Amino acid sequence: MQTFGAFLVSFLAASGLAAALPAEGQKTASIEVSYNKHYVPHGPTALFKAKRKYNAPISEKLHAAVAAKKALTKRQTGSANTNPSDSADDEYITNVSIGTPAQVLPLDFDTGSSDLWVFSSETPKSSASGHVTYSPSKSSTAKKLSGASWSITYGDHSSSSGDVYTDKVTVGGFSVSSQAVESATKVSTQFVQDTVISGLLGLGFDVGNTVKPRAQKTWFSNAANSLAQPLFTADLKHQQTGSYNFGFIDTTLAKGPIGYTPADGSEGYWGFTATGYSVGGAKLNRNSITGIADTGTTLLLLDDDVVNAYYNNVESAQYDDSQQGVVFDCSEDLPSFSFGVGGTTITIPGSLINLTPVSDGSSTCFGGLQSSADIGINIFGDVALKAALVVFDLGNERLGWAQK
Ligand SMILES: Cc1noc(C)c1CN(C)Cc1cc2n(n1)CCN(c1cc(N)ncn1)C2
Repeated sequence: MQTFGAFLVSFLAASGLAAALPAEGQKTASIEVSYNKHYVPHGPTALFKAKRKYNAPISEKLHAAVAAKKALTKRQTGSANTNPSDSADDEYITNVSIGTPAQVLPLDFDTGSSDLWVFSSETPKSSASGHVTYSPSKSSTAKKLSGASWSITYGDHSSSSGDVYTDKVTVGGFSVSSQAVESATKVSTQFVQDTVISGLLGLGFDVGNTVKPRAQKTWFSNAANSLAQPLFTADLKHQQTGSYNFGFIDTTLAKGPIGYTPADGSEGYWGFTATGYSVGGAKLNRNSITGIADTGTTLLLLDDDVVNAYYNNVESAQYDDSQQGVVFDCSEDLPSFSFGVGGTTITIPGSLINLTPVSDGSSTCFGGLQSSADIGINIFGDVALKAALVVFDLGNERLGWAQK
């Protein structure tokens, strides 16, 4: 008959926790345990479980208390379709309901920023022409956030700014009752001309929010603790409808396993490190790439040595100064580009790296992989994200990638 200590040692060895094994002859062992920081305890439920475990009588009132709690913590999820804005998959459009009665606006969901801002009744009429706008005065649940303002500039030097309301915001059927909605009183030309979107919904970390004097939480951050799981997934597709799912992972959207890797949210982005890369299905090298998973950037932007290693395999590829990027004959059969992450490999088919002809009818095409040299950060934008189901796991501060 094994002593408990002997059982524990053999269990630890069997479960690969040899590191916790005591040295020869020692009688102790230790093992780290973690707790679910998202679990919200409920007294009557704990009492109910103990009584049930030891077959103790359970009063009607205790049954009622447990049932009431269950009704309140109805497991919650959300699911929203997202569509490419144009034939080049430049950005993705997701409908969002704001206010009471609901005002539906097409927004660009952006894991690379942390502000929810919209074209509104406060946007100059000349700038708002052609855009769907949010009118807080027409929403019974809108409240002005007194004294608050915001101002944001993106990587492409587009920008917007304004004041702030709070209102009910619903995405894919899941509602946040008091979400900071940043109303634009000023927008740059790039946004004025881009009439297919009425603003952005930031899915980055709260630290990146620009509202002053007090930064506001993102919609997802406000939703996280009420969702079944504090995570969302992005399933972006080439010229097809994709989805953003909140609170659950639909693994049927992926072909391969999900590889998880730590996410660094300290700069507001979803930062991570790929362990290596390869071109055309070759074996992955061990040149790591640190960058961000960014749904708000169209392209895959990487270091020059990676970009050159890829385009050295493309006969007609050349840098075109007028296009400010690498172009090639549209007829090229482009090689795939693979990167390692979380123990799995994500392969971007060559077809996704042919973004679009440089102009209508041209036989010269613009590359979906370009240099990140003048940005200073590597960006796994939509060209990379389209090849995968990506899990943005706030609860575990990690990113999951699965081949599609
Ligand atoms: C048309 C078109 N073509 O490509 C885009 C984008 C547009 C939309 N159009 C130019 C307007 C515009 C500009 C931006 N967006 N939309 C989205 C947010 N931006 C980001 C986000 C982020 N995480 N990183 C960098 N910039 C800049």
